[in-house]
Amino acid sequence: MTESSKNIFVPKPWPRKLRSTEWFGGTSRDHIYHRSWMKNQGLPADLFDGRPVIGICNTWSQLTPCNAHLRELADRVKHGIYEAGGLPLEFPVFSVGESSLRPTAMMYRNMAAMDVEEALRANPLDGVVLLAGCDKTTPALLMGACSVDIPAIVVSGGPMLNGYFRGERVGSGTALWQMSEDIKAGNMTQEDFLEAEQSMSRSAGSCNTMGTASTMASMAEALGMALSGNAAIPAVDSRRRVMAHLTGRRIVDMVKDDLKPSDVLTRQAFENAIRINGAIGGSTNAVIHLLAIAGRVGVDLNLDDWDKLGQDIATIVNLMPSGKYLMEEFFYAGGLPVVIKHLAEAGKLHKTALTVSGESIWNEVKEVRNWNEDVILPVEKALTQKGGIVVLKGNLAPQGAVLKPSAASAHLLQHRGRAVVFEDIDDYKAKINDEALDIDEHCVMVLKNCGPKGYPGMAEVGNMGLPPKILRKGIKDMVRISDARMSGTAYGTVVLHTTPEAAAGGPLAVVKNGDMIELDVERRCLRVDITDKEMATRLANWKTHLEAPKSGYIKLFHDHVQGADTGADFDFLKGCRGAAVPKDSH
Ligand SMILES: CC(C)(O)[C@@H](O)C(=O)O
Repeated sequence: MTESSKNIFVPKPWPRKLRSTEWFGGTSRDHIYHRSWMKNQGLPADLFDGRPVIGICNTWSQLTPCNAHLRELADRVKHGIYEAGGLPLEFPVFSVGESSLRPTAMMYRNMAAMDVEEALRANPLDGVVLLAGCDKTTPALLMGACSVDIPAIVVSGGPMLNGYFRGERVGSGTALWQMSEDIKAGNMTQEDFLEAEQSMSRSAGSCNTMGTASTMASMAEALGMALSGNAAIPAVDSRRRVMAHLTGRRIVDMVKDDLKPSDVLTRQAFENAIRINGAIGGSTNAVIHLLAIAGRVGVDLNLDDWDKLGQDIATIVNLMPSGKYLMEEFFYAGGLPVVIKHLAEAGKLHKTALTVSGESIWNEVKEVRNWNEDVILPVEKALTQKGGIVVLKGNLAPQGAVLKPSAASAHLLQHRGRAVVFEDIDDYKAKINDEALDIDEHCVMVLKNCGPKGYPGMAEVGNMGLPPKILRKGIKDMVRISDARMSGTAYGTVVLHTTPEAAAGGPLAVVKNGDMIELDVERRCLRVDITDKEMATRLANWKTHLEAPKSGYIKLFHDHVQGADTGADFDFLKGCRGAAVPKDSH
């Protein structure tokens, strides 16, 4: 990849007056007011001498199991901040927990981002450490920080240790989807399933697969927003604590240099991240989150960029759901720096992209080695040579839909089949186990009304399970199409994020049982075989059966959420609103 422009960052002179001195740096009534209350925490007076005040933005919550260990990690960050001469102040933000939140954690990502943005701007903070883990916490924190643009750095909670059930690796999420299909096919008993449950989550941390949590930790590192090596260290490994400690030290210098998200998150950084996502077989959720982050930092990135940049990227990380290993093995093999080095050497990365370390991404990885070539594969043994996210277009998805080739079945990538339509998730649940359902393995399952407005929130239901009568034949995959997302831990020939979504009157809304649907991944085509005239007539007669929410956050969400093709952010949250110090409070 050619280097069109070099990232030249010029650090600001130090010492200088920071924004926190507006609160703490003086002798007026208001300065004393701000300081004196803080001192109830036992903070010595000299901590308010103009040194960098660093927020530790913590998504700790027992309702977010993947982040339940972040209090301890925050303490390690504090050690580093104090050591480097800063004042750490930890604060909580809304914690978006994937495994418990209903209707879906995605409905709360933008709310959390708003929480982060307002907390950063309204408080006496000069920089922030973003403590994230579970899927949505990473993008939410980055989105909020980008809209304020004070120095910010991510430290992830890290993945869980490998799970094992009867000698076999149990991957978070991936095993759950597999086993529940095995039950429907009659290949596993309910008792065994319950026994397997005990082995699924055996330590603190987020999903041990290359699900969305590990993908987004990898994206933070790929974008240059975390220290090199951050993504893969297991949550309980002592080196995770070291990473937190070093991150604490680093943010203080970032504040002194005034190294901001907008310095790191250039178009080049996003291009690198998209390519790295293809190489790791990362979650389709990254598409939405990176588009949303780009929107906050003012980088012009669109859905087609995902296709263009990912086309020639081989998936070399042999992790579930695309491959066979788990994050623990990825870490032992050398982790993300090895993947970055490989892509850079292949000429597929912008080597000069700046990272939060102050170094280029290439300088961070040039000395690393691959310690296990069965986990990080040589390119000739890649899981797929074309691993980047595919963007499909056609009369069924005028603004695009996505598919993850590394998790799909090669024989289904070109397919024509009869549509079996589910009007919404309740319709799907009511019909899927019915032996009389008119469906066979050549059909295309179509699920409507699961997009941002439709579900609401765009739930991870796109990898809808197959009908038991088909599973019993030993068939494990069928083409499925929806406006939903899917878990990063899921797999299958699943077309997702169809835009415009059904609830917004997209063409998906008017697909009928029996229509013929064509998927051609090579040609990037997704079509329903009806004439333009028929499509226009159906759309003109379409009316939603969904009721619009009348009040509360759900109404705000419904009225302002944008399509998946632009990142599903709120229309009024796009962009950076800066870090100007607001009026005083008294
Ligand atoms: C909860 C999960 C399994 O993390 C999922 O949301 C994902 O996308 O990976």
